[in-house]
Amino acid sequence: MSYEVRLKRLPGNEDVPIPQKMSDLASGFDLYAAAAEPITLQPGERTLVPTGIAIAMPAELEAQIRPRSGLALKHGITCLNSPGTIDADYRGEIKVLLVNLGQSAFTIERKERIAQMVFQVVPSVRLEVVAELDDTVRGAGGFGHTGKQ
Ligand SMILES: O=c1ccn([C@H]2C[C@H](O)[C@@H](COP(=O)(O)OP(=O)(O)OP(=O)(O)O)O2)c(=O)[nH]1
Ligand SMILES: [Mg+2]
Repeated sequence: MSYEVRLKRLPGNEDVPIPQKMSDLASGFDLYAAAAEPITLQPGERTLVPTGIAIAMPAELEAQIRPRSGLALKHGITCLNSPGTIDADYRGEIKVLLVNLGQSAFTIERKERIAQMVFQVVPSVRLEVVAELDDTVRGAGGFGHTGKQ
C-alpha cells in the first residue's frame, strides 16, 4: 500500500533535513535532531529532542519512533519509550525521548540522525465487554509457562 503523509517543517528549522529513508527499502525514515544547541546526555540521563517537524497521516496509520541500532550499540543511546507512538490525530512537533544507557556522556548535535520513524497500519478495533471468554489450550498460562512439565 502507498500512503501520503503531510509533513510541515516548523519555523526556524529550514536547515534541518526532512526525515529520510537511507536506503531504497529502509523501513524507517531517519529523524534529525532540531535542538538549537547541542544536548549532552550524561549516563542515565534522558531528554526530549525536538525534530522540527509535524505530520498529518491518514487515519488508519500510526508512526512508531524507534531507536537507531548504531547509536544504541556504540553509545548506549536509545528511545526510552520505545517504540514511541505518534497518533494519527497528533499535530504537534514530533519529539524523540532519548536516554543514555551507556557509560560515557554523549552529545547530540543539531541535524544528527537520532531515531527512525516507521509507519504502520492500525486495525480499527472495537472492544466488546463480555462475561466469559472462550477456552483455549493455553488458558491463563503465560510468562514462561510453555515447555514446563
Ligand atoms: O516518542 C514520542 C511519543 C509521543 N509523541 C507525541 C505524539 C503522540 O501522539 C503524543 C502522545 O503520545 P503518548 O500517547 O505515547 O503519550 P501519553 O503519555 O499517553 O500522552 P497523551 O495523554 O497526550 O496521549 O505525543 C512524540 O512526539 N514522541
Ligand atoms: Mg496517549
